[in-house]
This record gives sequence, structure tokens and C-alpha cells, in this order.
Amino acid sequence: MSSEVYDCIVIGAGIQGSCTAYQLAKNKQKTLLLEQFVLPHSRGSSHGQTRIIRKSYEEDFYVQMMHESYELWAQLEKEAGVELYKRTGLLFMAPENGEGFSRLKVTLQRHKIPTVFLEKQEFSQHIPNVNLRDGYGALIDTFGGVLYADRALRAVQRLFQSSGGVIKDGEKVIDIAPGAVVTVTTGSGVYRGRSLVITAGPWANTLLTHTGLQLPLKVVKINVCYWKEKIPGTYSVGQRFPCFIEMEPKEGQYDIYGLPSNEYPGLMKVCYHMGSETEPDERDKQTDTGDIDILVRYVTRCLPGLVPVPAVVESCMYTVTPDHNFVLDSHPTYGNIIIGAGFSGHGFKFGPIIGKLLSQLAMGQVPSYDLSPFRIQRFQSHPRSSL
Ligand SMILES: Cc1cc2nc3c(=O)[nH]c(=O)nc-3n(C[C@H](O)[C@H](O)[C@H](O)COP(=O)(O)OP(=O)(O)OC[C@H]3O[C@@H](n4cnc5c(N)ncnc54)[C@H](O)[C@@H]3O)c2cc1C
Ligand SMILES: O=C(O)[C@@H]1CCCCN1
Repeated sequence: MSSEVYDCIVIGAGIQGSCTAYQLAKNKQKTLLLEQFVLPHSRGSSHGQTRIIRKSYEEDFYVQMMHESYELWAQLEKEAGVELYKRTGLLFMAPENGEGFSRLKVTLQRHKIPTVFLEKQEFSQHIPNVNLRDGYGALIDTFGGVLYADRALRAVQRLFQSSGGVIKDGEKVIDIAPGAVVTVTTGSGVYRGRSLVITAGPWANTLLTHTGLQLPLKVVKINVCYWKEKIPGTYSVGQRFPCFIEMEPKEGQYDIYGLPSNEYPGLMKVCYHMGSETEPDERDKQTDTGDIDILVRYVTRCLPGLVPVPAVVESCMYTVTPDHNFVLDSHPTYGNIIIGAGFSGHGFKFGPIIGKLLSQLAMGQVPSYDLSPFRIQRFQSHPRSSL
């Protein structure tokens, strides 16, 4: 074991760990970022070319965090000298009289988010080649758009290194010994840190076992489907086609979302916001395609300009909490172990602000947002929580 003691060790170089490590390094903290796979890799939750960014949330706390997150993404673009965000607008379609849509509209208005409400008669004029379901309303969050995910991840890791941070990839953490100085053992080394941040994505509970804590997290495999445009460009960024989210008609069902064709010319990404449970190391053994059947029916009915058979299917994982809100908290027993987990399929856009909040917790500072929606304590009555 080296005698070196880091101010902070971060486990997991996905978007959340990488942003946290960068914030720590910017704050002059001597920081080590450990990653089990050789970088870049496609086995967690942060790979792939694109993600949606938006302010359109029903909950005030997410909208507030997204205000700052947009600013921090713009700052990162400047620091890295690369384009990370493409504004396309985000089309939201939902049952017109449903509670979710009403709550969303109220929140957007309260926060003065630039929004265009589309009347039924004018929908197809603004959004050609999409069939709006009967009884559905539509609005556009005009600052919604695309984040270039792989590019963003690489940019943040590079900025972390150029701020003095150290990345050790291909080093799987196999043990954590809590204490005033935390000892972290990997397959090839032993490291010590005054604080530890665990941002291990789908492997969060595997790592938390070493600290006597389990969270009610469900890991699911998502089939990331790309669909061929019958006429290339129909749903493209170039044609100013927006990202979209469509809420399912019944409560408890899941949404369908899409991003304009861009990364693979002629192919549009359309996915189902849920999948089947998997062990993170066994992802490729999960071969359930029930979600693809739902998407085939959806594409046939609502996106007539696409061939209703997926042309490319990639894999990704969500780590889902019971309420779909994140976990951003200190460990209940060990105050210098900080946990960022359960991003429930919507955490990428928050990366920079989550990095800031987790770094504040790791530095013993008061976090700049009220973190009560994200506390571990909320799971106390949940049967799978060991708290
Ligand atoms: C298909 C799909 C679509 C999505 N769409 C959106 C979207 O449109 N907008 C949005 O905002 N979000 C979206 N998300 C969610 C977003 O991508 C995730 O919330 C985010 O990437 C989670 O990042 P993470 O850093 O927590 O996890 P990960 O990226 O999984 O990072 C965790 C890292 O920890 C490492 N690790 C684990 N265990 C160990 C160990 N023992 N030792 C060392 N390293 C370890 C892993 O290898 C991994 O690299 C989507 C996710 C998916 C899968
Ligand atoms: O985070 C998002 O904005 C999207 C919404 C749809 C499902 C995937 N994640």
C-alpha cells in the first residue's frame, strides 16, 4: 500500500463519477477516479452517442437543478472546446386530461420555461410524419435537445486529468474498508482516501455490500433501438425534427421516447423507457424483447415514415429506485462515504450538477440544493432496504 492519501477516491467513471471527480479536482482536491473496465467502455449506463436534455419535469426540484445544469454544460463546452449540446426542442405528448400532463404544464409555467403549446389542428403542420394519438395533447420545451454523451464523457475525463486528477481504469474495486481514512482495494492496488464517492451505476449495491448497506435498486436492460427512415432525413436534426417523449395512456405504464436521426444517418433512435431485470455482469444473457414488440406497434401507428423493424439494437442499463428519484446522500453510518446512485434512466443531463453536489458532500460542505428528495432515509419502510 502506498503512503499516499487522496483527499477523495471516486469509484466509477460513468458520467456521474467523472463529473464529481472533475469538480473535486477543480476544487484543488487530490482525487483518484477508479474504473473497473478499460476506458472507454459500453457496459454501464453512460455510453452511446446521445441523450435527451430538457427542463420539462413535473417536479420543481428537477427544473431548478436543470437551470444550473444547462449553465454548467455550456461551461464544459467552453472548457473542452467541443460541442456537447444540440438544441432541437423536446416534444412532449401525453393524455390531454391526464394528471401528469397537467402537472407538467403547471410546473413549466411556474418556472417560465419557454414552451410552445400545440393545438390539435396545427400539430401536423409543426410536426409532420407523426400521428398524435386521439385524446393526446402536445407541447414543446424549446430548449430541449440532444447531449453528445460519449463525447461529453471523454471531455469531462480529459478536463479532470488536465486539472491534476488521476484515472486508473481496468481496476475493479474488490473491497472497501471504511474509517476516518477509507481503504479501497482493487485487483491491482490498495488506495487510501479521506473521503470516498461511490458512483458505480448498476453495480452500486455490489459495492455497498462492503459498507453494510443495500438500497432498493432494480437494474434493467434497455434495448436501444434505431429505426430506418423510409425517406432518409425525414426525422433528422437537419429537418429540425425534435426529441420526443410520449407518455403512455395508463398510469403505471412506461413512456416511449425518441431522438432525431443524426448519429447514424438515416436511423432514428426510438426506445421504450423500461426493460427486463438483469444482473449487471449478465446483461447480454437477458434476451427479453417484449419492449421491442411494443415499439414495433408504436412505430407502425405513430411514426409512419420509419420501417417498423429495428435496424440496430444496442444495450444499456438503468438503475431504478422505487420512486425514480436519484440517491444523493452520505452513507448513514460512515459520513465520509458519499453515494450517487439510482439515476433511473434520466440522470445524464444532470451530470454536471450532480458532480457539484456530490463533491460538496465529499468536501463536507452544505450542498447547494435541498437534497431531501434524494435521501436514503426515504426507503426506510421499503422491504429491500436494510436500513
Ligand atoms: C438507453 C438509455 C437511455 C437514457 N436516456 C437518457 C436521456 O435521454 N437523458 C438523460 O438525462 N439520461 C438518460 N439515461 C440515463 C443516464 O444515461 C444515466 O442516468 C447515467 O449515465 C448514469 O451514470 P452513472 O455514472 O451513474 O452510471 P455508469 O455510467 O454505469 O457508471 C458507473 C461506472 O462504475 C463502474 N464500476 C462499477 N463497479 C465498479 C467497481 N467495483 N470498481 C470500479 N469501477 C466500477 C462501472 O464500470 C461504470 O463505468 C439513459 C440511460 C440509458 C441506459
Ligand atoms: O432523461 C430523459 O429525458 C429521457 C426521458 C425518456 C426516457 C429516457 N430518459
